[in-house]
Amino acid sequence: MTNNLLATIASPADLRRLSRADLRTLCDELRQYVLHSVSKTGGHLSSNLGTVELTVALHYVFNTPYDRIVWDVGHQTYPHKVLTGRREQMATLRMYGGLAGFPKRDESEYDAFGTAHSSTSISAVLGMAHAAKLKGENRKAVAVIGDGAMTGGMAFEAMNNAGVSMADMLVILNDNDMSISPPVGALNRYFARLMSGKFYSKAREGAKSVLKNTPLYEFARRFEEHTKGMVVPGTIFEEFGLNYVGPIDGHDLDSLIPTLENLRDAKGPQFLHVVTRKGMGYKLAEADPVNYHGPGKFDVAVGLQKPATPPKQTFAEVFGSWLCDMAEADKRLIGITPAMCGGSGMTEFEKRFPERYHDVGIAEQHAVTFAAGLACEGLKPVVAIYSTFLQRGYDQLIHDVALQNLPVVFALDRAGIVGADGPTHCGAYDIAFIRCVPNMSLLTPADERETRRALSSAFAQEHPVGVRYPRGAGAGVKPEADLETLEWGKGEKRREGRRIALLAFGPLLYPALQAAEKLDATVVNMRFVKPLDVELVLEMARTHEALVTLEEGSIMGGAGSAVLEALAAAGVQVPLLQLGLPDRYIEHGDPVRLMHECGLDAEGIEQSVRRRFGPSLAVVRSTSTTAVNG
Ligand SMILES: Cc1ncc(C[n+]2csc(CCOP(=O)(O)OP(=O)(O)O)c2C)c(N)n1
Ligand SMILES: CC(=O)[C@@H](O)[C@H](O)COP(=O)(O)O
Ligand SMILES: [Mg+2]
Repeated sequence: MTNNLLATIASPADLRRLSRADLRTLCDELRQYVLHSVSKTGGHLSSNLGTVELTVALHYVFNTPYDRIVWDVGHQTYPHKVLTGRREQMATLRMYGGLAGFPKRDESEYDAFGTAHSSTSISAVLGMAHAAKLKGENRKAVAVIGDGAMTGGMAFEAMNNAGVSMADMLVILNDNDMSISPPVGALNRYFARLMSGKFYSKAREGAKSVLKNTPLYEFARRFEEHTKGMVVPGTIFEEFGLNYVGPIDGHDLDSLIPTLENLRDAKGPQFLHVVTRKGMGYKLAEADPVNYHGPGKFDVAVGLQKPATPPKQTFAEVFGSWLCDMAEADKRLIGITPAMCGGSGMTEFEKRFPERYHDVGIAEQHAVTFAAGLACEGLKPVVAIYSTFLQRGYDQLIHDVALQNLPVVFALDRAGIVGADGPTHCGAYDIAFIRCVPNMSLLTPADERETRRALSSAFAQEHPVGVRYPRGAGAGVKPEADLETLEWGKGEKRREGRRIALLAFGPLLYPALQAAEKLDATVVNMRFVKPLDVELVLEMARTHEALVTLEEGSIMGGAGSAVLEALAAAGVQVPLLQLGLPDRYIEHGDPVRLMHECGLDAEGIEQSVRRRFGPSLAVVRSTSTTAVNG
């Protein structure tokens, strides 16, 4: 398809000049552009194909960027980026120095609010609407939130506030009947009921509705048959005080544009329910929105293919296989995911242990406290959660789990640099925020085999334990099929050297071993951040001229700080270099490059050590303990 029309759109002002017929053509070109562009870069595909018409309609009706659009999660903003002057840059999407995969205020004035962690949009828009009122500005504020993101508690906290605020704002629920995985929970059923009561009856009459023959439509039809004669109550959103409109077909510009025009001029908080199809317009993605949620590069003509050689086993897969084996061995195990089944490696567990599998929706806070409740009753919950998303459940971790010393295992995936998703998803802080919590332990296994053992060790404890491991694959050390544990609280010496000891927490052990060859250094696999192997740390301090700590986490408050505290407590003075993530956000890009930039590959480790201790490593024992950030 040619991009004749799309190429003329430098900004939304250009599309506002188009006729309705041209807008339709623009949508077709835009959809193809996004599809082909993502096929070359990888990225969040299906959600973007589903929001093409909504994006065009919003920029057509609203006076952006003066009017604010806040995209919840923000993974569906590629059409928005293309229409707001970033078309050419789509070739750099999620690459180092290129376009971000999410909205970013410093990337474009059209990105009104930075998002990526879900369910924040309504709060942000309410704030913007209030600000506009106070400042006497007539700007509009719109939140676009998916049915998955709507399951997050923050969305309801915001509506609870918005409903009594009289703020002029619009919430658009983009209901595609999908989260990353199929949607879960009572709210999802409720949306289907709304479909059944209103939209379905309209779609049934309108023969050309694109939603006919969709699974949602079919569900609504069956639901309607089931509930014939029942009274459809006022919507929950009306009860919250928002004026509910919909559901309408989110691919039909003739429905979208007049409805948005009406709502734009309405007073008070408005709510529009829009129904779309995830993957719309690309048959393979429509049929398999889960695998096309965030694919890598692919050929549009053939779609996603199995790689010719099987890829290395990921840490998430190691976790998934351990979970099944441990569940087999211990009937008390319960697996919990806040809406990240596939990413967390739980697909097989869901199939084999459906009664012990819980996808609780995008509800990290609830996931943690739910686990606490289970643990109170003698069960053994394992919360599989990305490091970055546990930030949402931090109070629950302290107040509900750790304070009551409940045996919950936190399988912390995506700990450290994540690559293409960038700073919003970087697992930089878990070491710092977990190690200060009493009763908690935290393990940092170095490779696949040790991850499995660390999980078994965590599961064997009677107190809360986190096990952190990164995105993707590691050194490739094949795990044994057993459920052996590690010696609790003990690190291991992996290489003997002379003047300097490298204390590695996690997979940085491997680049540390490489660097040590050039530095003639001792290398220790610390394994535990908490309890820290203080005895081993003190031995290293006694027998070496200097120590270096390594962690894929924030230096501030991290594992190196734990070592420093242990040395100080013992009154031991030794020069200490802390290597880890610096006090800045790590941007998106190739993880290998990012690790290099942070000085966390073998070369960087060697250079930092030489820089700190001199080219000849002639360490002079200082009179005080000093910490030096890498
Ligand atoms: C707090 C938080 N938890 C989990 C995620 C991971 N996540 C990203 S998109 C998504 C599903 C969102 O579903 P929905 O809002 O319906 O959007 P759709 O993908 O269907 O367009 C999830 C779980 C996240 N971004 N933020
Ligand atoms: C938008 C979002 O939060 C998820 O889709 C995330 O990008 C998934 O990350 P992984 O690819 O690491 O599972
Ligand atoms: Mg959805």
